[in-house]
Amino acid sequence: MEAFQLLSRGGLNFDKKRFKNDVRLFQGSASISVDKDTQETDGSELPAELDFFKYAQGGSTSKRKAPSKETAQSKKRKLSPGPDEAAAQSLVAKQRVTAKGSEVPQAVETFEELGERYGLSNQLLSNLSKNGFSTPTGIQSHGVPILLNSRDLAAISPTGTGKTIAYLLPILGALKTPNGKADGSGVRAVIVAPTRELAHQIHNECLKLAEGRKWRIVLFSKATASTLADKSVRDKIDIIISTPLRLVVSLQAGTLDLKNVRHLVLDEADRLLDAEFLSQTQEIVAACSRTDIQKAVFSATLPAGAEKIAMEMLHNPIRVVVGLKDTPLPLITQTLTYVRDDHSKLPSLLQYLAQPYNPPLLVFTSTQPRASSLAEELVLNNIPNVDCLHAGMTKKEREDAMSRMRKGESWVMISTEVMARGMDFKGVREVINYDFPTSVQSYVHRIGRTGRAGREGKAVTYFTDDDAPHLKTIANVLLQSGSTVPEWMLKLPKPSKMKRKSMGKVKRAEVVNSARKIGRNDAIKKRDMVAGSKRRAKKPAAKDESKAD
Ligand SMILES: Nc1ncnc2c1ncn2[C@@H]1O[C@H](COP(=O)(O)OP(=O)(O)OP(=O)(O)O)[C@@H](O)[C@H]1O
Repeated sequence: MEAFQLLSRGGLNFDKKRFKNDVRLFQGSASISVDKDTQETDGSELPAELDFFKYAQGGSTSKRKAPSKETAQSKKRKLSPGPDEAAAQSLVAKQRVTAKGSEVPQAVETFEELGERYGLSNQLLSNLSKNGFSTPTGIQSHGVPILLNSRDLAAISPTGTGKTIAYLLPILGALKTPNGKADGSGVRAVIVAPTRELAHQIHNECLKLAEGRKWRIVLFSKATASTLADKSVRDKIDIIISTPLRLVVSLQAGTLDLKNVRHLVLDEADRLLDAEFLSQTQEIVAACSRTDIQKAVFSATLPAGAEKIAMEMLHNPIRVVVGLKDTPLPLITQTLTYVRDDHSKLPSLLQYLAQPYNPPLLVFTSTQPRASSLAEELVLNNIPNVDCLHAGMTKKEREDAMSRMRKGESWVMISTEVMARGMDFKGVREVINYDFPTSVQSYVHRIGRTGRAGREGKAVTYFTDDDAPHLKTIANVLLQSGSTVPEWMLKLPKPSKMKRKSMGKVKRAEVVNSARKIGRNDAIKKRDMVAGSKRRAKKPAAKDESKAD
């Protein structure tokens, strides 16, 4: 990690001349899969599908030059849909939706219908259109009316299909006026997400949707938690967005109460209801003690066990499933690539990165040390703009890495499960599972970082001999979502229930290049010897000092 930090601090500097082909690639002009007619840029602009700058807090697209004249190309663009329009069409295209429950409210076709039927304010509707949301996606069409009818909801919709707006919109619609003017006092809505990064992203989305109204929307952190310890401040808060632990710490310290909460959303619900988070989630649910509280759970995946817990938590819920449960969108082209063993993965990845690829690229490893080690190896192999993000890094390091990713400064982001869920970087076109995922759910969420908002994506998963027993499970996911799978993979035996639990959990070295370990061990030995002899040399001097005292 040290070498990596040293080389990449503040984003890696690289020689733009030397990597001019890569620069062109990043700017869209050398991309092999993009229609040239729709990709013309003036060099200062990023192509629309890479334009995730606007999602950075405080970021804005307005500073970038607007094309002054209507060119032949831009005229042509109006005739045939460009990549963004095509993506939007594909995002809102009719998907199979099943809604089960009693008295299911009718879905809406347009956002305007929400205004007519539920009195959703013009301000909210105009904020939707300002953010480019002109037509509701499947989960928005069905989920928003359900929530606006004060019903509990279990929503399962594929990655990148707009679940965030599906719960934020009805919450803001139902809250109507900012706290203080409304009845009662205290926090009125809580949104829980499993990672800090995701909570931050939801907060940003919420601020954009709430623009123009003085709702108090708080991203719960150590600092905001201490401000909110003051009840008079807390009483004015409308919405809190938080990770579970942060809420639990404040609840246990008695510096937060959730007795006035009317809307509770669990985003990435199956993660929040798994063994690691369950007790914290239950504590939060129990603290939201209003009898008329509305609860909703959202995820792209909801395995049977988690669904059972969720359904027991909800009151007379409606269950909405968009597409096929636990299945990625067909927009993502998926492949399974054989690499003989763990040591063969690095050369395979380096070879992959030597070909033209679509940055930014997300690479998933199984552990924090492996993520750091892989990032370090790529930097040492002169791969430009490598970044790393995992939960073992400090808050500042994580924030910096996120910011570089959002600004488009990271071309290759190495990460762990921490980035697998919910993170929305529209520009991510390729995902590589360097280490095999630990479950179907992990696979679906990881590859779901691409193919978002109706765009196309590509996912490559490396498998070794050790992963072979689990290959059929993932091959079935590929098949179900329309990717091609070699015949022999489908003929593999089905793993037993016991075996399935061990998916992706093979023992792997902490460093991805064990040759490096040899040199590193020698260096550590040498460093310890030098430190030891320095200590010994210092000892008599220290004694002398104490005598002088
Ligand atoms: N109605 C809409 N029209 C166009 N774009 C939309 C619409 N709703 C949401 N989006 C965009 O789609 C992208 C994905 O949305 P979001 O992050 O909410 O997906 P998600 O379903 O929560 O995915 P995940 O399961 O990975 O968390 C975002 O960039 C969002 O701005």
